[in-house]
Amino acid sequence: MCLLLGAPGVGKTLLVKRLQKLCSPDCKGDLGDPPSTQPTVGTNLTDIMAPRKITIRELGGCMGPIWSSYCGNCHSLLFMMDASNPTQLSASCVQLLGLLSAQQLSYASVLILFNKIDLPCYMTMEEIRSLIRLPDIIACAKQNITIAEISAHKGTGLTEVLCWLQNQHRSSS
Ligand SMILES: Nc1nc2c(ncn2[C@@H]2O[C@H](COP(=O)(O)OP(=O)(O)OP(=O)(O)O)[C@@H](O)[C@H]2O)c(=O)[nH]1
Ligand SMILES: [Mg+2]
Repeated sequence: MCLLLGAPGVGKTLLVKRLQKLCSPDCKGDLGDPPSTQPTVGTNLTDIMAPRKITIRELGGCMGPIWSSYCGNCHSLLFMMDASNPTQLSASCVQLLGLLSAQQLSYASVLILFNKIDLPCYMTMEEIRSLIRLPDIIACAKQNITIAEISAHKGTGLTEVLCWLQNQHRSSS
């Protein structure tokens, strides 16, 4: 089970839909136009056939205060931030630090996704690194942390996300 967390509207549901499409036989490298999404109220379970089944549990951003009650039995965590939204960054960072210090996630592998890099105002990796002191976060965390810049809208970086999920699934099964 892979947990997908992040503040409201960062793009979690779109990511899952795009990964599902990427793995579908009719995709053939063309993701097509992005589908519409609705805010997730509660939790959203999706199976991705990659080709083995990977189950992703998205928790709506509005459920932030009770995310921790879903952290048991989680071997991998996708944590998404919106790279085009500087005002949300510090709150997201606090949520990330809370998750990284949670006992139940001590052994989880973590992929931090900076989404929406298709938007003209997005913050570069260098800017984010210094704004939230990312190297310190990675150095202090117990978990193995990977970083990726993506656009769920355009499809940029989604193959790398899929590879990461496949690797985690392989090592946890
Ligand atoms: N430009 C751009 N828009 C995106 C991207 N990813 C998601 N969006 C848009 O952002 C909005 C919110 O996306 P969702 O996937 O519903 O966000 P969410 O994180 O699931 O939100 P909650 O379920 O409320 O927690 C939608 O209008 C998406 O189309 C992206 O990479 N680029
Ligand atoms: Mg959602």
